[in-house]
Amino acid sequence: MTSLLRLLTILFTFARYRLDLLIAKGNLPWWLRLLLAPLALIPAGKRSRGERLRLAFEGLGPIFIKFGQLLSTRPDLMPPDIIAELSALQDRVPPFDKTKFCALVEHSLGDSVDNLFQQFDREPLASASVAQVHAAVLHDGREVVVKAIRPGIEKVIEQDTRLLHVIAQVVERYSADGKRLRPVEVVDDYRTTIFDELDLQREAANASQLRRNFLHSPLLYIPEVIWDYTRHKVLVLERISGIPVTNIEQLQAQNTDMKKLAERGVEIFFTQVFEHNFFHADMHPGNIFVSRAHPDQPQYIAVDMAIVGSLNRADQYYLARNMLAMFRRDYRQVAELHVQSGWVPEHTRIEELEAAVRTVCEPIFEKPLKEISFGHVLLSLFRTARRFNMEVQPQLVLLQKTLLNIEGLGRQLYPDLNLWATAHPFLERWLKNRFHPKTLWQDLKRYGPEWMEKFPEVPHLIFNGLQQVQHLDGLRDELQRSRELAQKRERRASVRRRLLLAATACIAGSVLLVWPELTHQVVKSGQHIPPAAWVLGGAGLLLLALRR
Ligand SMILES: Nc1ncnc2c1ncn2[C@@H]1O[C@H](COP(=O)(O)OP(=O)(O)OP(=O)(O)O)[C@@H](O)[C@H]1O
Repeated sequence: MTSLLRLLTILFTFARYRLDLLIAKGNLPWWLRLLLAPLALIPAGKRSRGERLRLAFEGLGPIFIKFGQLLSTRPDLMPPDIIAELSALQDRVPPFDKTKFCALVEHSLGDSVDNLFQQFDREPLASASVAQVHAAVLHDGREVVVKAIRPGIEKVIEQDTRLLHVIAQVVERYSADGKRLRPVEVVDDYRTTIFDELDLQREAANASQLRRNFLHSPLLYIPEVIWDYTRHKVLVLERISGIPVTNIEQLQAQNTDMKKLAERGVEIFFTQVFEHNFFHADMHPGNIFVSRAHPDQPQYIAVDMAIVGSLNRADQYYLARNMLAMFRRDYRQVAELHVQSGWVPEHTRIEELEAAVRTVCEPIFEKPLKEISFGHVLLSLFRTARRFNMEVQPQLVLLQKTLLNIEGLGRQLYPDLNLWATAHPFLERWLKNRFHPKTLWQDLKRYGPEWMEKFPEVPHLIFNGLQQVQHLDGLRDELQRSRELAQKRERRASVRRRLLLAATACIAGSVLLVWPELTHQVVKSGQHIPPAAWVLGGAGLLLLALRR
């Protein structure tokens, strides 16, 4: 019943904001066109399509708002006017009842909030789509925030994402852009992400790892997790007090070095991706603050570590080399790297991929470096490679989206940001260090025990390997024999075809020579048959006999 009501609400919102105008009606079946026809009576007004979509998402509540936010980070799928509108979506969600919040915390932690904390603020500090945050003070005097998942949110997410899935299926089937936009994939991706966000213990573990990676770093600060107070639905974190990164006025008022701030964002990103291999993948401005200390050496503070990403070693390596090759405009190498890394199938024609990459990249690299969007370069590359059957892995898409966020943020802080100037030396250094004896020694130390563990198996593996090789040799011989046999058969069949052709020609010739005699009825005695006809006929019969 609630699902039906929800569906009706969605349909009503769809009609109210004339979202039907976003779909090309030519592709719709007649019955759907008939159903949508009465909507023409509702005036669309002067609002743009992006604004109407944004208002619809806002009207449908937090899950749709978050979905809209996700779409706003997919310039590979959405047109720029819609992206601009959806980027303005803010999850200004009314807080949930404070007694419910306390009950949830008490149920999870097994004691009353008054016993658990020296001080507990019953008014929420922030209220977002999935969780709510309250301030508190621990008994040892440390200031903390208590984050708890909205009660009953799983059911709402389940219901809304199921309906979103159905809508996505309709769009995929009937919209002209349906195949390109891959809405079902986007919705399923979103569903996984949002369910991951519901596990605060997972977020706490990510926060702990990131904090360890940046401990004592002047670039980024991650608040400490208070593990004794953390469960699946409740997370207690050290309270931070920075300036929201979106508050440019306040940052400027304290004379923050904006250029350095923007560059440090890029440095953090590359350090996370290449050195730590663990990156915060939800770097939207609402989750980023700037420390009030040392505005000349500004330090970021990040919260909300629910979504993180990491690449495998091979992808890290090929990504770094691809970026360097692209910026050198060495498209041949870009194409070769795509094949070597296995991102595109082995049989891909290098020249064709090279030409396709050149076609999309040349216009981008004609611009001055500070105007080039790194995220868009990667996006164009993945889009091109997709035409060559590249299966873009989710981790690479996550990385590209994070890069777009970092870039957008950086350019907001410092419009002249030249991302390549920070990224280039970083990548060169990283690649050089990768084969440095020190790194190899570290690898040896790290993987050495595993290799030693596997060492006793080596003779066995070699023996098995040799057996496989022998087996393969046998297979190869067999394959060769059957190939030769097939060739022999083909040759024989070809000879037989030719013999048949020649026999037919001989017999036909013989019949032609005999034909006038036949018409004069003198053949019976056989006296007037020309000798050539005998020869040809005989030869034809001989050839037919040889064919057998
Ligand atoms: N450690 C902290 N100290 C101070 N404020 C915090 C802290 N953690 C979170 N907040 C505040 O609470 C807000 C919401 O927190 P958070 O982003 O973790 O929640 P969320 O539900 O995952 O939100 P969303 O997913 O919509 O970004 C933050 O934007 C910030 O203002």
